[in-house]
Amino acid sequence: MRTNISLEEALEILLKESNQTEPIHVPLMDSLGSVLAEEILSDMNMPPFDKSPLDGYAVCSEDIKGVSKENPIRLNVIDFVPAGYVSEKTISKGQAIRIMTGAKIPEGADVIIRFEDTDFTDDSVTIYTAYSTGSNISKMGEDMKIGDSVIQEGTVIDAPEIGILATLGKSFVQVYRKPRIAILSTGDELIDIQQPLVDGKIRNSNSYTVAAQIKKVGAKPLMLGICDDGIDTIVEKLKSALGWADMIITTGGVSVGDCDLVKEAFQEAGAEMLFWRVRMKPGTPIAVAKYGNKLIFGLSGNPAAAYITFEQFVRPIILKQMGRQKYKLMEVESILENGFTKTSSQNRFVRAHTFYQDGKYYTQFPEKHSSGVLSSLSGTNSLFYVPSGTGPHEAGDKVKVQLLDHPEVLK
Ligand SMILES: Nc1nc2c(c(=O)[nH]1)N[C@H]1C(S)=C(S)[C@@H](COP(=O)(O)OP(=O)(O)OC[C@H]3O[C@@H](n4cnc5c(N)ncnc54)[C@H](O)[C@@H]3O)O[C@H]1N2
Ligand code: MOO
Repeated sequence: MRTNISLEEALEILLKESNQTEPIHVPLMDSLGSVLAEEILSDMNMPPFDKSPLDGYAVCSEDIKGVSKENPIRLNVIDFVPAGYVSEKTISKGQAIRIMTGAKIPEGADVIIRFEDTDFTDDSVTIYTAYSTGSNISKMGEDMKIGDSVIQEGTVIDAPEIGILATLGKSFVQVYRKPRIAILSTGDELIDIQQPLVDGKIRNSNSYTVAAQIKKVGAKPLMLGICDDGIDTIVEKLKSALGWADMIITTGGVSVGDCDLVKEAFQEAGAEMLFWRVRMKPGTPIAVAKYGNKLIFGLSGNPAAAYITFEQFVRPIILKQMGRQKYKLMEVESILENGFTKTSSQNRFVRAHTFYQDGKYYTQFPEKHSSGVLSSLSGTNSLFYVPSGTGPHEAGDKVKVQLLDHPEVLK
């Protein structure tokens, strides 16, 4: 088993060992956030007919040639066509049809003139300006044409894609399946969150934090609850989860203590160890095994360590499994608002809050940093990576930070 490996090596092993899930058909609204597993070709023109982009009058450009304020023309209004209806009349010389936005252009008309540029009564309209043929007409197929490739395979489905698919009448769409991820928190000290505290025990927060992280990435978490430090219990839980889960995440029991039996349990359940311990703080004792094509992550029990190792290693793997082509965290150059003066012999990820103001990113650190401290992760949205042997970093220094959230909404 490889041990004490670098961050890069760990990620390389994981990316090599992870497979994309299979394509499945899902109802349109369930596809939001998934990766499209098919190319979408338009089988229709959009709009499907020449339509009016304005409320006004459909006229023939020949009739209004040369008209002006001084020399207007009055046309007879022969029909009214709201959106969703089709006029059965054809416009002849001297005629107009009152038309609403979205309605099909009537036969014989080649210009639309908006209400504001006319004077009208119930049965006539006076026009004061000449327009060239085709003015104010949304042409059939101007948005999408039959045969156009409108969404590429590999696109992440967002609101606009949902709208395009709806336009094309696709109530089901083929996407890469969201992985099902089992979460098991190990430790004799753990109790369920509904339980009152008793001496020596703490509530299991990790299952919830990790489940939330999985949900944010877009996969499906399933909490297996808590499990004592007995190897048989852990193995039993792992074996049953391997039957249905695409990935298992455990927390706790991966260090060197007498009760740290998770690595042994992975192997006992039939999995092969890929590595144990990565040269980073927090989260050093991360252990990863594979069972067939399924990965089993053993994250540290320390809440902040579990959170940060998830972001570094689990998140990119889930994204890759879901068909994403971009799965690295975005890095930006940022100015430190307060210093981080600790020098470290280890590579270190420091939790931080980063915001964007007047064209620059700024980063602030909370007071508490220990890997056992969860509370100061609240309000953080970024990680400052401090390679071993570097620092101290003073206020005003320009550094690189990883953004954990959408960069557009930082402050
Ligand atoms: N002699 C050594 N001791 C330790 C070392 C070492 O190198 N030598 N490494 C330390 C480091 S670094 C870490 S990180 C921890 C990791 O230990 P484990 O992954 O085995 O985690 P546990 O000991 O089970 O738990 C650590 C800590 O977190 C609490 N915890 C556990 N599970 C949960 C949960 N589901 N929700 C909330 N909190 C949880 C647990 O009670 C412990 O306080 O090992 C160091 N020791
Ligand atoms: O590697 Mo541990 O998470 O620092 O305490």
